Amino acid sequence: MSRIADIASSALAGHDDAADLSVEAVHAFLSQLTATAVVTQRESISLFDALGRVLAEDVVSPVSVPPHDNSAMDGYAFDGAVLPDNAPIDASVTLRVAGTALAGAAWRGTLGPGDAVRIMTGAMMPAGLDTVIPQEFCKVDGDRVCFPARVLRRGDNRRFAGEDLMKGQPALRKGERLSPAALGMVASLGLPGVPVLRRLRVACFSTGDEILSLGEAPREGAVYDSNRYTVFGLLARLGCEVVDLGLVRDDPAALAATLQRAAREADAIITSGGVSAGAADHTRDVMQKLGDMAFWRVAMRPGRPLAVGLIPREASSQPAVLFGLPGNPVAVMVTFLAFVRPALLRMMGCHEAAAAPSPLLRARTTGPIRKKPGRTEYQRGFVKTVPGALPEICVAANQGSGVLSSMLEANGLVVLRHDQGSVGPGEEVDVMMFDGNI
Ligand SMILES: Nc1nc2c(c(=O)[nH]1)N[C@H]1C(S)=C(S)[C@@H](COP(=O)(O)OP(=O)(O)OC[C@H]3O[C@@H](n4cnc5c(N)ncnc54)[C@H](O)[C@@H]3O)O[C@H]1N2
Ligand code: MOO
Repeated sequence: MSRIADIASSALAGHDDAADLSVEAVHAFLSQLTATAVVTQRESISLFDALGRVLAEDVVSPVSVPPHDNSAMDGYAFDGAVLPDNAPIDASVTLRVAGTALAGAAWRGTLGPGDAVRIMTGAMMPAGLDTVIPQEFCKVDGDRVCFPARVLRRGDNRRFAGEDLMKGQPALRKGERLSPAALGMVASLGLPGVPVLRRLRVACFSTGDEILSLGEAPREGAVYDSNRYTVFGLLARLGCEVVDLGLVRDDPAALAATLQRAAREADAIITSGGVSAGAADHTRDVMQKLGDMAFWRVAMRPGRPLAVGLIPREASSQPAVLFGLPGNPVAVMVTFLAFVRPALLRMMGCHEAAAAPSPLLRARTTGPIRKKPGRTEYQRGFVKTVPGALPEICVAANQGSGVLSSMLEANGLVVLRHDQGSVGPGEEVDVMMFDGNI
């Protein structure tokens, strides 16, 4: 049995061949398909180059962060035992100031009983002192500091050694996609670089005789190739290395040569157009001839036709994963977000949580939304914050799958579930926010 047929028999078990595949079934299929297609080669890189890269191994902390107990405030450190229990509202505490502790070095003065030390934020807590009164509460008179007894409790404003991270603890997990916070965390451990998996290489090309390359003169019946640029942007946002193979005519030899080159040079291939059963399309035939393919109709809108498969590559037991996206420009973006993005994140080596889509936002519709039960719909809309209430979403009037301008005006997609029907004004819906993914 072919690998695709094998995965289909388990992931799509019980699916009626005559019906469109559900979005959930496609997800189940793709998670099995990509589980064995994860990049393994690694490299060590500087933190400055590591944003968005995927960690190849756990980062275990060689130090505690912070390395010592320290003050969270500019103020006066003292032993909290001097704070009276059940002090009257106007009670105050007066202490002698024995010296000043600056950040960056331990204070080595001598403390008498009940003495305080002037201390700066981040400075090591002097031994025996466990509480800091911020300076704005204090009156200072010579070497005495006086403050109200009831404004703090013992232990306040002291940060513990290892409070952020203990020495020997894993700071970051293998498969983490490095965010700005993760870069800061690695830096706080004193590590100048990290081991990461190599970038995923993704080849893309557009197909179709009616598609014009940029720079070509306009021609009757033809449109400019926008999909390659959209896909390039989506892949660049993911941190993939993009292998651009241009625009390919609807010619079997040219399509075959480009597909084989793509498989040689990349881990994954993204094409757009030619995957529905259109009469003049050779794309499907060539994909089928060269690879182990599935051609589906997915119960979703936009993005009904979808091809997925494996294209063998010389000198490698790991074939390239092919995503044949529908030609309509919005269908390309929606199928990329719904299926390709999570699949590529897994191939990049992300752990489950890092590959999972962001949680959906709940928003209230500003008007009615028409929807047919029996397919998942992704409708473009603009989400607006409403003070003291759920955010509002207004969906674009033209949801045509070729209407890229409404994608530009939107900041998210209303996700209308398979079984649900139309939605009334003021009802709650789920929204997939673009959040910088688009
Ligand atoms: N009888 C049926 N017809 C169609 C079905 C169906 O299920 N049954 N599905 C429709 C849907 S949904 C879509 S989407 C399209 C997808 O067809 P293809 O993937 O074969 O795409 P094409 O026919 O090649 O192109 C569709 C559309 O997109 C434009 N396009 C294509 N490539 C680009 C590009 N690189 N840049 C900009 N625009 C592009 C192309 O001009 C067409 O307008 O099939 C429906 N038909
Ligand atoms: O994929 Mo098509 O774009 O649903 O129209």
